[in-house]
Amino acid sequence: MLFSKLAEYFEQLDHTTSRNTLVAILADLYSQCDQSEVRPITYLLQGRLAPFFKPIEIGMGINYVADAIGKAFGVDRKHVMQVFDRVGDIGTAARQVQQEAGKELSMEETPTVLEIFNQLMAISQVSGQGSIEKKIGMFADILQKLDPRSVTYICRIPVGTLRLGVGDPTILDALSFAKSGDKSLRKPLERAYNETSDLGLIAETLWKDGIEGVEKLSIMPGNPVRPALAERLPTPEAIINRMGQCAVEKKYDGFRCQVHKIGNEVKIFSRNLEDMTGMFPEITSGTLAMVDAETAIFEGEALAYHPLSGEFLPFQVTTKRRRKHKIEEAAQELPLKLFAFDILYKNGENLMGMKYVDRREILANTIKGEDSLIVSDWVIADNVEKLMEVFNEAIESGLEGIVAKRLDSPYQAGARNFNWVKLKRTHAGQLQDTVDCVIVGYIYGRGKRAQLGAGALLVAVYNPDKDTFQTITKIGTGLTDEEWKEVVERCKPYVTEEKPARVESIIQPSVWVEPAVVIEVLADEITRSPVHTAGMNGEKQGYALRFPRLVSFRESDKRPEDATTVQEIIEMYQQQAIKQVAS
Ligand SMILES: Nc1ncnc2c1ncn2[C@@H]1O[C@H](COP(=O)(O)OP(=O)(O)OP(=O)(O)O)[C@@H](O)[C@H]1O
Repeated sequence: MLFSKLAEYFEQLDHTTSRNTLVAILADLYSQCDQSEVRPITYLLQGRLAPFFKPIEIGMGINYVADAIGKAFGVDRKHVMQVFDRVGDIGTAARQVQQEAGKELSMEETPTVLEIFNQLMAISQVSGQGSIEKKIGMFADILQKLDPRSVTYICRIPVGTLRLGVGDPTILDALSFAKSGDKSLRKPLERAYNETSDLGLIAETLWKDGIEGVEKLSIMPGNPVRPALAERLPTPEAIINRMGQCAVEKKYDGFRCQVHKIGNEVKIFSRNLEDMTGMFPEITSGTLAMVDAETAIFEGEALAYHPLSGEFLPFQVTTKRRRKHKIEEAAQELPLKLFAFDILYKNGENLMGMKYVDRREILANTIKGEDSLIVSDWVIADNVEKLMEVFNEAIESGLEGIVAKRLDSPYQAGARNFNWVKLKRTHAGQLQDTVDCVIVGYIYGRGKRAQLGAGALLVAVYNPDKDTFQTITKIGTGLTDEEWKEVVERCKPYVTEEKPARVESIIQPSVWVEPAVVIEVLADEITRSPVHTAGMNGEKQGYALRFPRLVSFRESDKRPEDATTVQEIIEMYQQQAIKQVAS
C-alpha cells in the first residue's frame, strides 16, 4: 500500500463523527493490508511505531520537525513556525509550506507504507553525537517524497498530535470485521489483547496464522498484562453474602506495579501499562536480589512505608516521587516498598489459570525475605466480624480499605468482576467510591470564569461495549481559579472543532475536547437523567452525578479507556439504594 493511500484513510478517520463509521473505515483499510503491512499500520494508526509500552520514539519535538519541514522545502524554521502559529497545527503548516514552495507531489509518486515506516524506525534509532541533525535530515528526506495529505499527517506523528480517536476496542472490532465480516472474532482477539497488550502483534498473527494462531498467543515476559480489577459491594455483609469464604487483603494506596523479571533485566509497568521502570530503582534492585526465579511476572502496590513504626504514608507523599527529577535521590530519601499480592508467571509457566490460593503459595515461595519487596498479608474470612477486623486494621494503619478475593479465582486479565471486591471507607452523604471521568468538552462561563476560559466541564464515563464516552455530569463548582486554569491548559491540546466520533452527548458544549484527560470526581449521589447519555437506552433515561467535584487528575495512570464504565455506574446506582435501605 502506498503511504498516500494510508493518509487518505487517516483523513477519513479524522473527519468522521460516528463510531460506527470509524469501524467501517478501519475495516476497509485492514481489508487492503497484506501480512507485512498490518502490524506497522496498526501502530501508525495510534501515532506510534511500536506498542505504547515500548518506549520507541522518533525523538523529534516541534522545533526539529519545523527544521525538517524548512529543510525539505527550502525555507527557514522561523518561517515554518510563523505559519504554524497562524494555523495551529504542524501538519497543516507543513502542507502550506510545501505548497508555497511548489513542491507538491502526486499521490502515485509516494513510497509505500512499509518504506516510510522503516525510515521512521531508522530515525528513532539514531542516537549519539550529531543525532539531531541526522534525524532532521532523514525526516526532511521523507517529506520530500510525499504528497500534501501525507505530509500533513506524517508531521503530526513525532509531535504526538495524530489523534485519530481510534480506541483499542475499535481496532479489535475492525480486525474482526476485516477478517470475518462481523464481530465474531472480537472475543478471542480481546483475550489475546488482555494478555499481550500488543495490537500490532495480534493483527499480524491473525493475518499469518488465522484466529487459531491468535488463540495461542498468551502472556509473555516483557509485554504487560492488562490488570485484573476489583468490583464494588456496598457493605461487609454484601461481600460475605456474595463471596462466602474469601481472602481479605489490605488495600494499599500507592502505585500499582506489574513487575517483569527476565533474567537480569527488570521492567515495571504502571496501572495503564506504561513502562515506568526508571521511576522505581529500589524495586528493580529488590527484584533482582529477592526474586528466586529466572523469569517472573508479579504484581503489587508500591508505596512509602515506615517499617519501624509500621506506618503507611499517604498517597500524596508517595506521589511526590513523580515530581522529583532525581529519582535516585528520592529513592534514598523516601524508599518505596512493593507489597506484592499476585503472581502471573514463573519460569516459563503461565499461572493465570491457577486458583488464587495456589498462586499465593507460589508468590510466597518466589519472593525471598522482606526488604523492598514484601509479600502482602492475607487472611481467610467467612464472617463479617473477621472481615471488619482486617478493615479496621487497614484504616488504623492509614490505608483506605480492603480487597476481598475469591479463593478459587483465576487471574482474569483486563476483567473487572467479583473475583476481587473492594470496600473503602466512606463518608456519610457521599458515594462509596470516586468516579473517574473523561473531559469531553467545556462550556464557557460568564464573568470571572469567562476570563479563565471555562465555566463548566462536560465529563463522561466509558462504555467498553461500544467503545464510546457517554456524558454523566457537568462540573461547575468546587474548582479554584488555579484549578480551572490547569484544566483548560490540560485540555488545550485536545480541543477539536467537531464532536469527537467516540463521544455520545445530547448537550452541546461550547468547545469539544477529545477524550484524553481523566479526572477523579467525588459526588453525593447518582440520579437518573434525561440529558446525560451514560446508560441511556432507548426510552430509558441516562445516569448523572449529583454535586460532583474534582478530586484529582488521573491521566498519569489512567488512559481514557480506563475511566469508570457505564456498567460500574449502574451498579453503584443500585448499591446506593441497598445502602440507603441498610442505614
Ligand atoms: N491487596 C490488593 N489487591 C489488589 N489491588 C490492590 C491491593 N491493594 C491495593 N490495590 C490497588 O487498588 C486498586 C483498586 O482500587 P481503587 O478503586 O482505589 O483504584 P482505581 O484506580 O480508582 O480503580 P481501578 O484500578 O479498580 O480502576 C487496584 O487497581 C490496585 O492498584
